[in-house]
Amino acid sequence: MQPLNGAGRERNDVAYLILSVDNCNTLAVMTHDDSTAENNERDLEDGIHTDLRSTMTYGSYLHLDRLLDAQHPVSDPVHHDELLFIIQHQTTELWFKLVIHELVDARRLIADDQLPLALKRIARVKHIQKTLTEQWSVLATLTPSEYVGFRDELGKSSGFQSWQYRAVEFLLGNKNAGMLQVFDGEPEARAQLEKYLNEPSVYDEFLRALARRGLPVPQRLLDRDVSVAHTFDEELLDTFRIIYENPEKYWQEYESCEELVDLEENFQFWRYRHMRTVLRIIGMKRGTGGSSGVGFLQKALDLTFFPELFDIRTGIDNGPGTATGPGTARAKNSTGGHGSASGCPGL
Ligand code: HEM
Ligand SMILES: N[C@@H](CC(=O)c1ccccc1NC=O)C(=O)O
Repeated sequence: MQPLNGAGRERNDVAYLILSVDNCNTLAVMTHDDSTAENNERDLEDGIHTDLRSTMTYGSYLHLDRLLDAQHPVSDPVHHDELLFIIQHQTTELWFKLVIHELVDARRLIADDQLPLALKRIARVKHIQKTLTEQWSVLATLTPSEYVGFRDELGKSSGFQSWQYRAVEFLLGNKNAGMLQVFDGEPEARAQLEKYLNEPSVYDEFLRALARRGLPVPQRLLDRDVSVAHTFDEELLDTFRIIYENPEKYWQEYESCEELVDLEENFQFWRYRHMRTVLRIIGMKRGTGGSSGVGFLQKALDLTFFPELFDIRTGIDNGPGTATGPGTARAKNSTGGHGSASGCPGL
């Protein structure tokens, strides 16, 4: 940074201003406190509250006593890396909690025809998803030999038993009643999951909202049994074609469709990073949850929440009215999914 102005004032001034321009021509304004610089220690300001004995504090508000007392390694003697393993899972579960909170509200807002506000909720979820996907790099510092140092102690426990993960899948539409039995021993989690199973997904509510806005949504989708997964519906392509050919006219609907595409993509990126992290840590070993391991996780990459929103893209051409009619690529190679859905290299 090149000082432009103010840097030449007396060193013992209480505070002085440095105006500078860095290499990117960004103007920076810095207040400079002399004593801080000289002692490398910041003085407490007079106004700072220090007697906090009978008031709410940072720690009491956040219940840090409980939060920070919830890490209990099971290895004995404690394996150094088990704390990483625990905290990686706990932070993920905390973010899942917020994702559920936001998705439930997004769904309510869609049902209440407040699409712009619903998109605000979804925008937050997308950022959480990115954080969660990036967080895999922390766990990837766990080497195979470090993990085997405590893996046996995990018994049959597995992320497969995360009810919050399953709740997110259900809210987005990947319903699977068979998952409930895993939670027979956790009645509260099971009840919450069963509730989400039997409620409309975000996609169900979105399709209903489109119908209320006069778009032609097949009646069978509006009346469908919402406790089972939505599967690809050819006729729904006609609905989305109207939106994608007239984005100006259907801007809110168009934007909403693209936000849902982002949600699904981000979800797949998380699944993909999980699968690759598992591969580098346990290779092709079976999972503690009883599955084949990586092969089982790979199959999840073929699951899709909003198949039509991906399929519609194949028929999009330059200019309105040029998208090919029913029976685009889907009809030709009808896979029931969108190929290797992750869009990630190596799959
Ligand atoms: C060393 C790290 C990890 C390994 C080796 C691992 C391995 C596995 C395996 C093999 C499965 C398949 C089920 C089974 O048989 O166990 C699985 C499922 C799962 N894991 Fe992990 N995992 C790891 C970390 C994590 C983390 C940090 C999370 C975050 C919560 C997580 C969440 C899940 C979820 C949600 C499933 C179910 C996925 C599905 O049903 O498609 N895992 N994991
Ligand atoms: N399924 C993992 C174990 C595992 O990762 C795990 C064990 C207990 C609690 C959460 C876990 N995370 C994800 O599956 C394995 O097979 O090694």
